Amino acid sequence: MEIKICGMTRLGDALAAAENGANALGFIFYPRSPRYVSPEKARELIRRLPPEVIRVGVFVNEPVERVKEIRAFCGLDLLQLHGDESPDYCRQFPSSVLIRAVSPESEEDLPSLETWPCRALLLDRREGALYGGTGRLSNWELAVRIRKRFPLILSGGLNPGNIGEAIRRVVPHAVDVNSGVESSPGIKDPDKIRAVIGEVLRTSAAGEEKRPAGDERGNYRIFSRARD
Ligand SMILES: O=C(O)c1ccccc1NCC(=O)[C@H](O)[C@H](O)COP(=O)(O)O
Repeated sequence: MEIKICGMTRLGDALAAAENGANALGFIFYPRSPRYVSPEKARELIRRLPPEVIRVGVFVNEPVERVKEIRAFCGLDLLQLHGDESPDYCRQFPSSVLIRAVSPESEEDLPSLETWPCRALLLDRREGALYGGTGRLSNWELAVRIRKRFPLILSGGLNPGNIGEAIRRVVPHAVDVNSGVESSPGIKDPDKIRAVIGEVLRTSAAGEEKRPAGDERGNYRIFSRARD
């Protein structure tokens, strides 16, 4: 089970997440987010990370050229599109580097997920004008349906207290946690980071033991360095 901790703004938080086993860290380049980091700050943080940690840039409705510029400047491995970007917008990037955030509200929204050219879908919960980081649970029943067809990152309101149950019920490929490991928006709590990663490792190890021989689904890696 892979884990991404999102909304990094401080070096100590990023290193605590990396040292405790996070596979990927997210940097939010959406100026209206309380977790916004400037490209200059993100670059500073990123260059001090252990090389094995995957760096994900989170964008909301940013012009394509600006996303490409920030990706190159900061050395981002993957791009998470979290706004109202269309499939045509997405096609201007290699699908191998894209994570598409989606918030389907009902089963009727599921067929439209086929249109996204991306390496994985991230299921999140939108709340009014807030695109992400809401701390609200996503729809786990729809998540079970989605993960049968696509590589799925389960997100939305996960924290040390509920992430074990989320993994057991949804069996996603990866999980993404943000406000559930914070003491205030943008400020992570290293104890909560340790607790959430510990819970993910314990739950997924128990799941592995129960997995039937020949079931290879756990071998797919979302958080790896993609070739463009
Ligand atoms: O976190 C934000 O402030 C944010 C703002 C705008 C777009 C995306 C944002 N976060 C992206 C993430 O990947 C979060 O981890 C995801 O929304 C889950 O957040 P939470 O419910 O707080 O765990």
